[in-house]
Amino acid sequence: MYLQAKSEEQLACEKEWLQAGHMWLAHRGGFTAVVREGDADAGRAKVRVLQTGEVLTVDEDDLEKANPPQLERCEDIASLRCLNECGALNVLRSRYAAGLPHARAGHALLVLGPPKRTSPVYTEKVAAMFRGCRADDMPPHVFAAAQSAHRCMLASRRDRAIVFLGRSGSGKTSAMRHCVWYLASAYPAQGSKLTPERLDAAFDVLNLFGSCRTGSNPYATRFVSLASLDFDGGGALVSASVQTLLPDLRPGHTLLRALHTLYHGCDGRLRRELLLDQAPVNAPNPFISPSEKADAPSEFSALKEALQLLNVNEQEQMAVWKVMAAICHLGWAGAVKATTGSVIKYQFASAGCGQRAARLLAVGADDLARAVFATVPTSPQPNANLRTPSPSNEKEMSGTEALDAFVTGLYNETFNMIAALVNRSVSSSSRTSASILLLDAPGADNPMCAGQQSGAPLSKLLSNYLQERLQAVFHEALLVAPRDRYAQEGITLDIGAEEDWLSETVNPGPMVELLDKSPQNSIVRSSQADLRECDRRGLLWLLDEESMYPGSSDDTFLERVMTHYGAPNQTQYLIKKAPHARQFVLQHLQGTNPVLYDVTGWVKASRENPVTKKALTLLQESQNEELSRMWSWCRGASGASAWAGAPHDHSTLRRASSIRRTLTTGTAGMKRRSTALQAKFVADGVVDTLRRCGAGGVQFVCCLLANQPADANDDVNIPLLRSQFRGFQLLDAARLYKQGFPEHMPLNEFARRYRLLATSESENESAPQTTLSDRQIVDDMLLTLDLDVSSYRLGLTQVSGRLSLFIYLVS
Ligand SMILES: Nc1ncnc2c1ncn2[C@@H]1O[C@H](COP(=O)(O)OP(=O)(O)OP(=O)(O)O)[C@@H](O)[C@H]1O
Repeated sequence: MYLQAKSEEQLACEKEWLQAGHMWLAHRGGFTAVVREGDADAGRAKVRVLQTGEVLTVDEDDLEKANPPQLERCEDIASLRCLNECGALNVLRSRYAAGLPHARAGHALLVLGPPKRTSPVYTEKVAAMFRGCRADDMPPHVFAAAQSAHRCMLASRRDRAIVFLGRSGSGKTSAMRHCVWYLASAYPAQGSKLTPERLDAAFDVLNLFGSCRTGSNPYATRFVSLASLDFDGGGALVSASVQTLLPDLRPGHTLLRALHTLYHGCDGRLRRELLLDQAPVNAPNPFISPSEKADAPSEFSALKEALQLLNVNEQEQMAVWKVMAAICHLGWAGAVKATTGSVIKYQFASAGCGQRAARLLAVGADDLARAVFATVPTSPQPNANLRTPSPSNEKEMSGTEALDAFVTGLYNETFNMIAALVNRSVSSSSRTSASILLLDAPGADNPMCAGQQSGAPLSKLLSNYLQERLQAVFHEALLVAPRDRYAQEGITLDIGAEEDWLSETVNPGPMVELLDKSPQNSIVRSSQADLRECDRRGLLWLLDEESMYPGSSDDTFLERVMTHYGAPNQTQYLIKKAPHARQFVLQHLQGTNPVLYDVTGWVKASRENPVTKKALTLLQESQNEELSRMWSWCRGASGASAWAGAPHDHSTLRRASSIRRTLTTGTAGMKRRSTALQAKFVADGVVDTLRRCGAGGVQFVCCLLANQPADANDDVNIPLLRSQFRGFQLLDAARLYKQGFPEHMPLNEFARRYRLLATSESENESAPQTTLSDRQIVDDMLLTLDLDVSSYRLGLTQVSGRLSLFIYLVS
């Protein structure tokens, strides 16, 4: 390193320390500091445990060289002298204990969380220190990620993206919000309404309406959020927008925070206007939890204040409360079967509650009941095997399911409305030069980690699938693209024989294919006998097909999945049947997060219920002028939901409509009602958007859970951290960064920028410059500059080098 050259004394100390044989002994529970005492039998070694003095004989493979103590809290694990897993985890643990939750693994930023709300590392004072800094001038921090994205965006005039990865509850949403806050406060436009407070309010509102309480996170985000911060030519923030994709907000299945907050938080006149004072409070309501209501009043006032700050007026707020209160009343209303002769009919179990819901929505009680129950069968069902294919499975619907679907529709319309109001408030039609995109998706989730023994439902599979797709983007950007670039540039790395890890790097591709591989010939259903590789289609496609076939069930779906992917196929290491019926295990993220799934109800859940759509029609036809006006505005003429009505810059609109197009045209359009496949198409659209940021245009923030909510103390849970560290492939990324030449610059630009640094001798020498190629000029310059030859490589079109080289040149 040019700037951090060590003194002779330091080097001698390090050498002595290393020669003393300090090692880490890796084991299931973590790793322990030991000193090597000598060799034992083949492949075994004798070690002394530092803490206890005990002498053990252990496997050589379980030992990793320890780093000198000075490196214990280094900022980048790629700068470790002995780069190995125990060393890297030790750095993360030591930094976390010292109140430094951030670190780097080459180009990736790591944040050890979950973040504490009152953490001193996210204050205005800290933010001020990052403003205007260069990437190499900042310690690892989410503010640094935002700052360098801004700097690169401004220099290149191209969009940049920051992707937040991690398990549920690890702090992705929090980190994303810190980035937004930093950029809004560091680069405000003069006279702009886009203050950090307003943006904070926007995300508070979106997160409250789009999150639910789960075992892993009481504030778990249930939608994919693609936020865009748009800057003018001078780098000032002039507009913002948030695209909300794939919302998974079903009041009957998860405890949605907004319903909880409204019901337990509103009082006085508003409570009476929403008819909540007449509700049968002691009757069970599947949409509202009776517990943890103490914070609701303050949360509700904060929500109203945030809406006010976003210029959502009283009438608009009231319209939203009415729909939400109607959902609560429908929860009490319930559904019952009323059979007359051979005719089955469903109706509200409590007519009074149904009427209250209808009053709030300003529709007739009969109209409401018809909207909810009209498609439910009114006669006994025919034998399932004789049925013709029914794409909607309507015939199997019960009254409760219909009510569930309708309420889901109402809630999703409310969420779309909130997103539209937020966008109206934060977007402007100002001319923008480029944007920073921030992508936050529901985290990878494993209910078992939160102590739940039952298998995970379909919604968790979709979240885990999205994280697999994003991990594949990470793999491509940090492990594949650099090697492709070295190959194209004719650069070889000095990688020793024992370092053939590069070729062994696990690829997330097979798991992604197992889940979403498109069928070659879509409709033909293969018999088990002639099932060939080319007939294989991903699990999401199999689920979609199964949902359309007569006589299909969750069991037949799982059977088909296992026929395609279970033993004796090559993919059997990714999937295995669990001992219980209808259960299987997927080895997510390179086997680091094995998730047990239970397919009960999946075939039905994989199709959008047609009743869901009726909610919008009912809202648009409401007798309440405000309700019908708002939902007609929100949907817009093109059904663009959250985008209608908000002013947008041309490029923002283009990006948003490009994702929308991926979702509405071609196969995606035809599969619009397949909930499972929509996850694939959303992922395609998002990945495509990220690709448009170009090579190196996407930064990754890997959020790591330091411990589980159930862990007794605040210490780092090393096995948990290790599995996430492996899942992200951080050691590989750091190694490639350390051994490669990660920074690069086109030859002509290098020549132009640093020509002055080369001595005049080279310019006077031999032939005139004009006859030399850029490569020859740069070659001469590099020799003249007398740089350490191991710190750079001269490629065919670029100079590639270590970061230290470019820091040296700039300095
Ligand atoms: N509004 C809030 N109030 C209090 N705590 C919060 C709030 N939002 C998040 N948290 C806490 O911050 C931590 C990180 O949550 P965050 O939602 O940022 O994680 P995440 O990685 O985005 O999770 P998910 O993928 O489930 O959305 C969690 O412990 C969570 O309980």
